[in-house]
Amino acid sequence: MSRLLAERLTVAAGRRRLLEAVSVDLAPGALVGLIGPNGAGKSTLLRCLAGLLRPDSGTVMLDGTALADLPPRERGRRIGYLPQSFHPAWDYTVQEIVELGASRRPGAALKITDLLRDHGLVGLAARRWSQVSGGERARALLAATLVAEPSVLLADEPGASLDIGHRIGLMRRLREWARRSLVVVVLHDIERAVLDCDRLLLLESGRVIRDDSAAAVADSPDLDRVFGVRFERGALAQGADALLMLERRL
Ligand SMILES: Nc1ncnc2c1ncn2[C@@H]1O[C@H](COP(=O)(O)OP(=O)(O)OP(=O)(O)O)[C@@H](O)[C@H]1O
Repeated sequence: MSRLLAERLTVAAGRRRLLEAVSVDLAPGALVGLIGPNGAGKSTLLRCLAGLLRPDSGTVMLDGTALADLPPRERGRRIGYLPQSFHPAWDYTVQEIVELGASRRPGAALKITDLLRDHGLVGLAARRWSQVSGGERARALLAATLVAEPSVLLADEPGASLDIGHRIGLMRRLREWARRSLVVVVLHDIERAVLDCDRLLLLESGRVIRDDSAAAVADSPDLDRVFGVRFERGALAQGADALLMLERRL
């Protein structure tokens, strides 16, 4: 069981604070979503949690050890980080990208065939990175991250380029993963965040202004204020996966 404990993280760029005294306590068993408007600090926080960005002050502890003290190899084995975009220097095939992911954990290569099948990537395995679509890349990157079975998975907008069917499939997979691993996902899709996450952290201007159950954050007027929109709250019909609005009521 992994636990990530971030205490009073502050990140500055010049005089601007990108994160301001952010504290979060994260553990497996709940899918955690990071939401907030553009520039709120979601990616910055995720990168601090992954140990990719050293905060100006504050600490991130993974199971009681400061991330900064963990050897990079061990950090890479335990933490899976899915970036918003990924541009390999060489034009690898999809299979090679997944193999690179597998190289982080001994024995993981044995699972590649099954994994490519599970993620619907068999037909794309031999295709070069420059020859697959944005959504196909996102699915390959998820597979390349999961193949090493990280105990912490930090994903930055993994569904951004996915169609609705694949996006729902992704969220199901993350929910399943969150049962045994610690999973934090940055989401712009508020409907999916509310429907699929157990806990939501709402960020605004570098601060976590709400950290609560998805239902409580969905009900909060802060959600409307922070995004500058008025959300209609409703329940999905039994058996439905997503909402399609047909007309605007005046
Ligand atoms: N290296 C940097 N130097 C200066 N400012 C930066 C740097 N990186 C990010 N920022 C700024 O920090 C703020 C937070 O950026 P961040 O990428 O964490 O936001 P975000 O919530 O993930 O946004 P988005 O939804 O647009 O992806 C933004 O205003 C951004 O312009």
